Amino acid sequence: MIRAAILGASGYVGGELMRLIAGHPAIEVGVAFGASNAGQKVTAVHPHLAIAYPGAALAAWDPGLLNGCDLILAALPHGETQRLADQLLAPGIPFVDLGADFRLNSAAEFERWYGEPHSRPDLLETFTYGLPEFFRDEISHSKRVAAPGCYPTAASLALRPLVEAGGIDRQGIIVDAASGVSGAGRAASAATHFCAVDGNYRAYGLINHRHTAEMEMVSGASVLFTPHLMAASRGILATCYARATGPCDPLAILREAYAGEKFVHVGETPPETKWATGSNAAFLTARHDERTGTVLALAAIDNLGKGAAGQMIQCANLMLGLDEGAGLSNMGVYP
Ligand SMILES: NC(=O)C1=CN([C@@H]2O[C@H](COP(=O)(O)OP(=O)(O)OC[C@H]3O[C@@H](n4cnc5c(N)ncnc54)[C@H](OP(=O)(O)O)[C@@H]3O)[C@@H](O)[C@H]2O)C=CC1
Ligand SMILES: CC(=O)N[C@@H](CCC(=O)OP(=O)(O)O)C(=O)O
Repeated sequence: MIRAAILGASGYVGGELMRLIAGHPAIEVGVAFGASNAGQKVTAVHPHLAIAYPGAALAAWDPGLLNGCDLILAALPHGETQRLADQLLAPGIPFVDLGADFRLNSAAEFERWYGEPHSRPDLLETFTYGLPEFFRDEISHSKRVAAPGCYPTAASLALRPLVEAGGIDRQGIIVDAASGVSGAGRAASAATHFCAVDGNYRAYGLINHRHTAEMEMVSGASVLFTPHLMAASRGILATCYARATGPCDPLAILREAYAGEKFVHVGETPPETKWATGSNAAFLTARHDERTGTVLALAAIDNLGKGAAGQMIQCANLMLGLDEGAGLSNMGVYP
């Protein structure tokens, strides 16, 4: 078995990684690191994982514990992977990072969107962007992968094939996307408190949400992105609008682009977030409104699945030469 070290194991993504790995035929958890929860039992933080990890405990960070591990999966707050980079990368173990530290390919872009200088610009070019449907070969040959954020995964899956096919204008694309509250992580804040979310729906991060940069990098188009918070635990629904360049059939373009893709389903029906809950699936549809000259493309994923832990496992499978879908056969949980 391949032994995985998980950093951020006590977080929401870390818990989802451990849930998926419990059903993985070739990967097991070698060590699970926490920060403030180090020393606690895994079940104290993730009681739903008791059957798979009855006695396991969360370790405090110690790079020595990477000895004997064959894979590192990091789901840490932004900035932490930069800080730990030398310790994480020195052993040369295949590494999948879910923080934003190594997703963008320029230090200037990172500083523009994250408001602070990048402390390890020398490493940026050594990471591959971990969206397998677009960068499968690069990921397969990479030892360092930076997996995308949840919003960019949904928007990029909907938009990139349409841009590449020349069906939509590269300027002025609009992405409105809604996320479940687990996208904000485990710690509650005033904005994610039950009373702030229950029966409510709101936009946030107007004009300058940091995920805009990734959407533009992957789609090759300029994007106005507005995130929204929806009263659900999981899910992202991205609704994207673009100018059609002429007659085009966006549904046919998406169908062709994703033919043979295991995790992307293109259909007629407007996708729903719940179809993807607990899975690594992405559901897409698209239309061309000839009256207004607009192409509409929608994508639904689970922010913790294809938007986070599922995508990390998919990348790790590729990097390790395993079946790309290993451990990811769950369908969505519905209703
Ligand atoms: N939630 C989501 O849907 C998605 C999240 N991401 C990204 O993945 C990362 C993890 O997200 P999520 O699981 O939601 O976050 P959580 O806040 O739920 O978990 C954060 C984890 O990081 C640990 N941690 C906190 N501070 C430090 C530190 N200084 N050094 C080491 N470990 C630390 C925490 O440990 P402890 O609790 O023990 O203190 C916890 O295990 C973030 O970068 C997030 O932006 C990306 C895509 C989707
Ligand atoms: C609902 C919610 O708050 N979502 C988070 C994004 C999710 C995320 O994990 O951000 P990264 O992909 O950059 O790591 C936000 O908007 O900041």
